[in-house]
Amino acid sequence: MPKIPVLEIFGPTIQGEGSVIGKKTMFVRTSGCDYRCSWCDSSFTWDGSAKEDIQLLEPEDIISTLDELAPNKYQHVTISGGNPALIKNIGPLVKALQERNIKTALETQGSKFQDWMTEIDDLTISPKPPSSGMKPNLPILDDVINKCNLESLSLKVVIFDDEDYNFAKMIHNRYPEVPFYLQVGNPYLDDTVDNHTERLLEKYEQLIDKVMNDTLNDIYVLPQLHTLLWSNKKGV
Ligand SMILES: C[S@@+](CC[C@H](N)C(=O)[O-])C[C@H]1O[C@@H](n2cnc3c(N)ncnc32)[C@H](O)[C@@H]1O
Ligand SMILES: Nc1nc2[nH]cc(C(=O)O)c2c(=O)[nH]1
Ligand code: SF4
Ligand SMILES: [Mg+2]
Repeated sequence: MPKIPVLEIFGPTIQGEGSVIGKKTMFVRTSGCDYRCSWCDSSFTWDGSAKEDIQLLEPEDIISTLDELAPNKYQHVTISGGNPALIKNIGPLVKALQERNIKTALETQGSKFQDWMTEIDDLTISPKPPSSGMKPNLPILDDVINKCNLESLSLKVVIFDDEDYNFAKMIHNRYPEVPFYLQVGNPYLDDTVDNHTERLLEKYEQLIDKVMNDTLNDIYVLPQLHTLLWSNKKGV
């Protein structure tokens, strides 16, 4: 069985973002990304700084680690990265979790599709706005979104500035039937900033003000709940 490159397995914690915010979940974080976002809060997955920590694991190894970390204490696993959609063979892991009645979520940016993505229960696609320095290929994004199950899918755009906000509007207009989430950008990546909660809440309030005074109506506006609590600490 081909193995999966894993950088972190942690939890239980709460899903801090998007459509299932607050849900008790475990995380499996894969290594490698096809993007290089300027503000990536998980750059250790692709910048080489954690390459000694990459483990090549079989689905059963991953499930054993989850069970050791949280025996009988989880029913939901979030797969994030990096970009897990770079990896062809996550399907057997999703299947093995399904067989144990464990639901799955995926965090990805919409640049790649894999067949196993249709098996995910809570699928978040997060196209990258201009402040990231990335430029999503929209025909590819169309194709990825068309192949996903609408029932499980939501879109989430991170907002740092007005250009990002306009990008988010464009994305929402392009896929009006997909539940749409705005997420406050976190500029405090080294997790040592003073008063991170107050600072992030201030940014959240600014984003709320902007949305309340605008025509973007059928949307959700959220902070990253885990960063309000723990800043950009790893493994939570
Ligand atoms: C680390 S990424 C991994 C999954 C995938 N590569 C992606 O970007 O969707 C998980 C989520 O964190 C978001 N994110 C990354 N850095 C962030 C930051 N500084 N502030 C807010 N959200 C951030 C991404 O946009 C994505 O929605
Ligand atoms: N608690 C918590 N919630 C999250 N939601 C998305 C995350 C991610 O890094 O993909 C994340 C994370 O790293 N921690
Ligand atoms: S796509 Fe996701 S993991 Fe990759 S650099 Fe951007 S935020 Fe980080
Ligand atoms: Mg994170």
